[in-house]
Amino acid sequence: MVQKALGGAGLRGQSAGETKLCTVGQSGSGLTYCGYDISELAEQATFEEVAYLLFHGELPNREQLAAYHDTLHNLRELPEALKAVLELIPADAHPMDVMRTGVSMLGNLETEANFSQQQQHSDRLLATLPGIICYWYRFSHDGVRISTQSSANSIAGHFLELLHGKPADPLHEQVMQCSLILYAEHEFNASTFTGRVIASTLSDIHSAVSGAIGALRGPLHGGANEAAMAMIENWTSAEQAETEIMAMLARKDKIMGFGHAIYRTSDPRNALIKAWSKKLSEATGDKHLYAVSERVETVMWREKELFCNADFFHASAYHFMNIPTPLFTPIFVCSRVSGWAAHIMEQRANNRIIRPSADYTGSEPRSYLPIEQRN
Ligand SMILES: CC(=O)SCCNC(=O)CCNC(=O)[C@H](O)C(C)(C)COP(=O)(O)OP(=O)(O)OC[C@H]1O[C@@H](n2cnc3c(N)ncnc32)[C@H](O)[C@@H]1OP(=O)(O)O
Ligand SMILES: O=C([O-])CC(=O)C(=O)O
Repeated sequence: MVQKALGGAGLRGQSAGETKLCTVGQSGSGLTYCGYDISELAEQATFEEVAYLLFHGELPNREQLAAYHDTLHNLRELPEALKAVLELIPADAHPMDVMRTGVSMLGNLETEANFSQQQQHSDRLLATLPGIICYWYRFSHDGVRISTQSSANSIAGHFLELLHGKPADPLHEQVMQCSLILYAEHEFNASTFTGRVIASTLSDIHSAVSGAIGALRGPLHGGANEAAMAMIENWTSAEQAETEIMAMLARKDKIMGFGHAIYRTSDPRNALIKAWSKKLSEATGDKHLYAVSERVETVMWREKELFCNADFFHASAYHFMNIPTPLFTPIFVCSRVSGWAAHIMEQRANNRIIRPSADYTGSEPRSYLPIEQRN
């Protein structure tokens, strides 16, 4: 007899395992990575410190962090065969498909033969993902074969330098550091859970990360930052935004970048990225995008008590940094790969294959009907 699913559709409210990596409080506070509050990390740490924390459970000291930077720096080069595959992918491909293919191809070239090398494979993914997306993007859009080395010490600066072909503006690098920290980890979200399910079969890390990328691609998850941008870029004033949002709500449209499966009143990452979006708006002389975004936030709360999740103000922040909209979700991948890899390692350390049950709602048992007797 199958037990009735607790918490209803979407496994909501059910614990599906243990983790030491992250807590997600429902009330809009309580997001911690290995015990550290997200605000402290976002305001004071670097993304490399956070990745190290997720992998080792402790923040690095000065020497450990310097050594980790060197490790990641030395892993940036892409294999020639991977570049050749990236050159075959058309310019109009979905960049998340490029990420998925890039990780899968890397797994063909540098297969994880056994789990003793899992940290090295995790670091390699962290170091190469910015190069994978930027190499493809610059080749397919500008016809340039870029070097995947850069002068930047940080992954944040490295991504921006590869994309724009020049060292990153210091303000932009700071914002990108914060963004990568905010996106790094979030407990048993859909993509991380996908990765853990794959890891639980004792599959390899490239398969688990490719699957996680597929889950993150959808607009109900990571794809919402791009979908939010596609919405707000149509509006040139706060008043127009309010009118359009009211019409969308009347039609019962989903408003991308709002709501959350766990948080009920706010997403603690929103205030942090929103503050950077405001600063960037002032720095770039933005005339309306920030005002449009703020008005959408006000109307959504007033009408539906729905709040911005991590994705909404990321849209305007990335736009102000001249990042093309289709690359928004791939940046999420460059960050979340740290959380995915940490979860894959945690799953392997205490593994049992993840295999829940289902409530059967189909036909009563019946006899097979030969095809000539069917209508
Ligand atoms: C980094 C991240 O992945 S954050 C999430 C990014 N995704 C988005 O921004 C997409 C838009 N948001 C959504 O689709 C949802 O809020 C999700 C997928 C994030 C969470 O889904 P759920 O857990 O099913 O939402 P929840 O149970 O809170 O929904 C309650 C009600 O609010 C509605 N609702 C929730 N979010 C929205 C929204 N963004 N716009 C309009 N209505 C919404 C739901 O349709 C539901 O209404 P119903 O009861 O009439 O069906
Ligand atoms: O936790 C979730 O369901 C989605 C989310 O915010 C994330 O993955 O960052």
